[in-house]
Amino acid sequence: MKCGDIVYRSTLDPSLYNEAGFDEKTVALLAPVLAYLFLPPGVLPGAIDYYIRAPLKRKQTKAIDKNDIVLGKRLGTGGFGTVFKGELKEGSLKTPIIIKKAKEFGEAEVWMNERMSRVAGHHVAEFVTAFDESLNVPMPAVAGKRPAPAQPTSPLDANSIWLVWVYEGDNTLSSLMEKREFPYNLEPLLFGRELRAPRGPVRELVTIKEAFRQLLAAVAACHSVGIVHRDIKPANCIVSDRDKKIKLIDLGAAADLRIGINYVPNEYLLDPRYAPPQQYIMSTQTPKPPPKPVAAFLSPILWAMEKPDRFDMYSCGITLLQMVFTHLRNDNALIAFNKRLQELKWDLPAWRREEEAKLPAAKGALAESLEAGFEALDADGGTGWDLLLRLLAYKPSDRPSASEVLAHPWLTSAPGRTASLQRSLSGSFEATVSTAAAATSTALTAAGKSLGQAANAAGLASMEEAILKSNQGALTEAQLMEELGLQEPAPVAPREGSQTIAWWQERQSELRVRLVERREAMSESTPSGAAQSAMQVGSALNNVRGKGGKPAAPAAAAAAAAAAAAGARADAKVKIPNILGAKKPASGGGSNGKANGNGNGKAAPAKAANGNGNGNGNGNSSGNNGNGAKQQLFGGLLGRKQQPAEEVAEEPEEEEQPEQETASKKERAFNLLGVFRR
Ligand SMILES: Nc1ncnc2c1ncn2[C@@H]1O[C@H](COP(=O)(O)OP(=O)(O)OP(=O)(O)O)[C@@H](O)[C@H]1O
Repeated sequence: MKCGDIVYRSTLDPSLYNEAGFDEKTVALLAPVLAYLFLPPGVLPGAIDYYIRAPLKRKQTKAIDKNDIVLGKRLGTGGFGTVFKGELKEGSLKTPIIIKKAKEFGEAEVWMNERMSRVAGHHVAEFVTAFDESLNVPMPAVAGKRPAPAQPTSPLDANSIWLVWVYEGDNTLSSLMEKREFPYNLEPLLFGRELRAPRGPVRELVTIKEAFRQLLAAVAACHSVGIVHRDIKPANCIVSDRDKKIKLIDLGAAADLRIGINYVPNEYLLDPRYAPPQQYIMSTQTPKPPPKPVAAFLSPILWAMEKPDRFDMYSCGITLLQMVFTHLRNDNALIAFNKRLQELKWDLPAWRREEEAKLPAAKGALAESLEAGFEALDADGGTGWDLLLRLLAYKPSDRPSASEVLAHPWLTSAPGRTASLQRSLSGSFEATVSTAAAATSTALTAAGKSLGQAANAAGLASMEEAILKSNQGALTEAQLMEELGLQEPAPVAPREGSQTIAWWQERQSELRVRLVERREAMSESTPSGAAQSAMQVGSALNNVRGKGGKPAAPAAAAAAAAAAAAGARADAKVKIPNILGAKKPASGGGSNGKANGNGNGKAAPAKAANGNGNGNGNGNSSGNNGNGAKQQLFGGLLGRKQQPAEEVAEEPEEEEQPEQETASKKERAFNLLGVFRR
């Protein structure tokens, strides 16, 4: 087009050459489509996150395995794994971390953490990475020292996944609520210092509201990307020392409803103390998720109709109740409250009437807790009570969403306008003991009362603290079930094993390649270490081949060889979590195809590079055939440096080719999103 053309065209009516932008009809057509794509849980943002942000972020993730970690104190053993404190070693730098060796739900928890780590605002504990227990690429030798031996794998942990987070601090909302100074003990953690105001209900409300607001902000962040946490409770709210805010932890039970990860319609995973009456996040009639792209496209409809996020809102309501009523911080009292509420058909005003009727006769700590709690909720024009009523509504659709709660007057108003609030919300911690006792068994009542009296008389505060400790936070799942009259664990519907596995295997293959590269780089940067590492090659070859290996000269191959040996020692078995139905991925091919792609892409070009890719993928994930997998793994990893690998790498490659082809075709046919297979 020449200059004259432009002058000429610019004199025309825009409608004649259609350069006036979109016409009205197009806008009218496109606007609703666009709006739909942005409706919660966000189809379009989800696609951008999945296809662009996730791969970019994964590339930035540290490639580590257990050789980079020093395990420390065990913090606890939950139903799904064991949690440790520890350190991440990076040269001389040591970062405090938390490690969970997850036996169940590990993959799902990784998925949820990775997704949430891409949401702005740091609303969950900072996730570092995750890897299979079997991933074991030893560190190269350090100058003057012998090479570090590969970490042994305990048979008990053989199938676990290590999840690693940055250590956020010692306190959870639950551990703070157990203390008599609550909510004052939250002040330095949230505000960086103690508040300069006289102690009393107004000051306490400031902190309680702020804590609740932060919890709601975190819940809103999960919901904004289609994740329902399903285990919101004070014990899963870590108070971050680093960021001075409340963050969520323990996403193992969360469901990603954008595409249906970790969601089975008639399955419930819940802590009955905090779960809503329906127990499920959506109607059990909801069909199983369709193929992923369809599920993703339909997710706004499902979200709007079923309101799955309201499951978490009920749990937030119970958490608020515990923050306000001292006596309900006790497990037994909370269970008694839940039972009574059930008997009252979740009529919270009826519960209040009952409790208020008891007040004239009630004494001591229980009375204090009830009076202070109701007063706090009635302050600010009764907005607190209104909010609690809404959160604990029986029907999910009657509960507000997290963002609606954030805009609720109780959270937006200045706290404690009612000056008549005189009593302290924290009250006396005796309430916990005596009320819990009254609420449960006679024996416990007697014990609680006598202990309470003894404490009153003798001022044995430390003794009460001990009782409190034994009563709180220590309730095991078994006790809980006994309390609730359940004989067996809540039924968990079998899942389709391949759902998360393909994604996990692909992730593992990629991680293994990057880890070997990192170890190589480390050994190259320490020349004497490289020499010593090279010594490992012979034994690594022996381990893998079961015969005398060639001496391996290239130092950089040492780490890879060690990795091969380690990988082979792990028998290259596929990890199939029980919770996912222990169903092997059909032919193991889905992941093979993917692993090849990754491996090839990352490895050195040339023949041996194929071996590399295959080796990684199969060795790590197929588990079809122990020996074959070992050979591929060996061939694959060593193939990176070509010399020792070629003869070994090529054989299995030819054998596996047709299966891999079929598998990757299958993968493509089954999985339009490219990762998940149903
Ligand atoms: N990032 C973190 N920083 C500091 N402490 C943490 C972190 N993550 C977890 N913890 C601590 O570890 C404990 C257990 O974590 P988590 O709840 O995730 O494990 P779990 O196996 O699901 O335990 P449970 O079954 O008791 O819920 C938490 O209560 C908390 O004290």
